[in-house]
Amino acid sequence: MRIGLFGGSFNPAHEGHRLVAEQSLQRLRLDALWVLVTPGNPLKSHDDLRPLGERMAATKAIMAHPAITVTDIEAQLGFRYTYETVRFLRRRLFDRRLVWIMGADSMLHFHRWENWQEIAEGLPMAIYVRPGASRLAPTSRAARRYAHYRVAQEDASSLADRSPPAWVYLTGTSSTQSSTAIRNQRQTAT
Ligand SMILES: Nc1ncnc2c1ncn2[C@@H]1O[C@H](COP(=O)(O)OP(=O)(O)OP(=O)(O)O)[C@@H](O)[C@H]1O
Ligand SMILES: O=C(O)c1ccc[n+]([C@@H]2O[C@H](COP(=O)([O-])O)[C@@H](O)[C@H]2O)c1
Repeated sequence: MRIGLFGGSFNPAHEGHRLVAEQSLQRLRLDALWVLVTPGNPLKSHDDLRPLGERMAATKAIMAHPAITVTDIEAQLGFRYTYETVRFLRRRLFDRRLVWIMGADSMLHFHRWENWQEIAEGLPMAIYVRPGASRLAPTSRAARRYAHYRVAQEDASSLADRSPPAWVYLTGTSSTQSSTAIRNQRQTAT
């Protein structure tokens, strides 16, 4: 069984997230996709972070799909960093094929994540195109560090079966949506 892990703040969730989830399900030939709503990105300010329950509810509404599960497992387990989640799930689900999914903007800063190399070497990763970050993402520090392990997007359907490190950069339909823009619009409207 192939499971995609798509983590995020989802503050709030939007159609760009839905696009990444649907495209990943199809193109990576996943059986399931778990959307991990974080208690709080360790690299972002939490000043305007909406409560977890509110973010979970809105993410479930946007992500409604039979193969998608939205979960707050990281808060339940007291995890702050992604490497903790990946370490835990790899042990717990040792017989499944796990893939980490993120947008191209996350790839730019990935080398600042706690134990980022453990993540990259622990499970295959799929990076989805995002306007504004797409030109730079393939030249990011992480992309350069693991350049040798990049898989052509024509072979994305086999990514989950590959031994890490292995990563694919998925291009195609893109979305300009962002949670920041939605928060700003809401603030202007009130
Ligand atoms: N429009 C988009 N296209 C591709 N990936 C996206 C898009 N929006 C978000 N993502 C990815 O989804 C994941 C969760 O993103 P997040 O919840 O931080 O949304 P965001 O719109 O980037 O939020 P913010 O504007 O608050 O930074 C990240 O991996 C991010 O790269
Ligand atoms: O583990 C880290 O150091 C780390 C640093 C930055 C972001 N992350 C994770 O990256 C995912 C995307 O975060 P965000 O805020 O960009 O939606 C989410 O699952 C975060 O927990 C993780």
